[in-house]
Amino acid sequence: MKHLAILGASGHGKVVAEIAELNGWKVSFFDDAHPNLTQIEHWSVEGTTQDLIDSVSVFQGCFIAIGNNAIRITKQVELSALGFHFPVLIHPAAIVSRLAKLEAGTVVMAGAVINPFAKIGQACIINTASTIDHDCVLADGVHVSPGANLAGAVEVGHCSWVGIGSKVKQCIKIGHHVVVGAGAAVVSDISDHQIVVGVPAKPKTSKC
Ligand SMILES: CC(=O)SCCNC(=O)CCNC(=O)[C@H](O)C(C)(C)COP(=O)(O)OP(=O)(O)OC[C@H]1O[C@@H](n2cnc3c(N)ncnc32)[C@H](O)[C@@H]1OP(=O)(O)O
Repeated sequence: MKHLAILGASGHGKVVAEIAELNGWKVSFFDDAHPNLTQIEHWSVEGTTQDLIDSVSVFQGCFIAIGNNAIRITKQVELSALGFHFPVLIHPAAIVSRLAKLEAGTVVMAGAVINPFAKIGQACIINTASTIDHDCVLADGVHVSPGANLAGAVEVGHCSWVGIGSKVKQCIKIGHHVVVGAGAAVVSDISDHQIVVGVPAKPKTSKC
């Protein structure tokens, strides 16, 4: 059986592990909290990042299950350079067009829908029941949270986080390192490093 190392023994890691198992992988967890952390649910945590690096030849695949977008993509780049292979993991109950393109280290969770000609970069999280419509382009390290909906031809920049239940109108451009707050409705472009909330979404101020 092919063997996947998952770095990040967290709630997100548990969901990733189940999807991996549904796709025929045997999983082993690693986390820098080891040896204080040796168990996550019924899975054992076998070592730290360094222990994982030392056992590169054992694993046919590796996956970074860390929610922080910048850390996730940074670790994937580092471990790729050391020879680790990053699969795409798709829950069997997700619907992914054969005409969509997904890059290494991206996970698609249950109930998500990805429509034709969407392009999803490396180390993205397409979370539970979110939808990515036709021609969307997501850069590396993007997280689309549960229940968020991207209409057609939306662009999302590097390491941006689209919050739970938010909606993004067609053809909108969301910059790099943006946070779209939970429940927001994005109807105009958002520049880099903004945090936006509300309906319609506006930059977050201390008073919002
Ligand atoms: C499987 C999973 O769990 S995946 C995880 C999914 N989670 C998400 O998508 C969460 C997305 N994150 C959010 O929406 C966050 O609230 C953020 C990033 C927008 C803001 O976070 P913080 O900066 O910590 O804001 P904080 O909680 O301190 O709230 C500051 C103010 O903004 C308001 N606020 C926070 N989030 C929102 C929002 N989404 N919409 C409207 N107002 C908001 C708060 O009510 C508060 O208002 P107040 O000052 O009048 O009391």
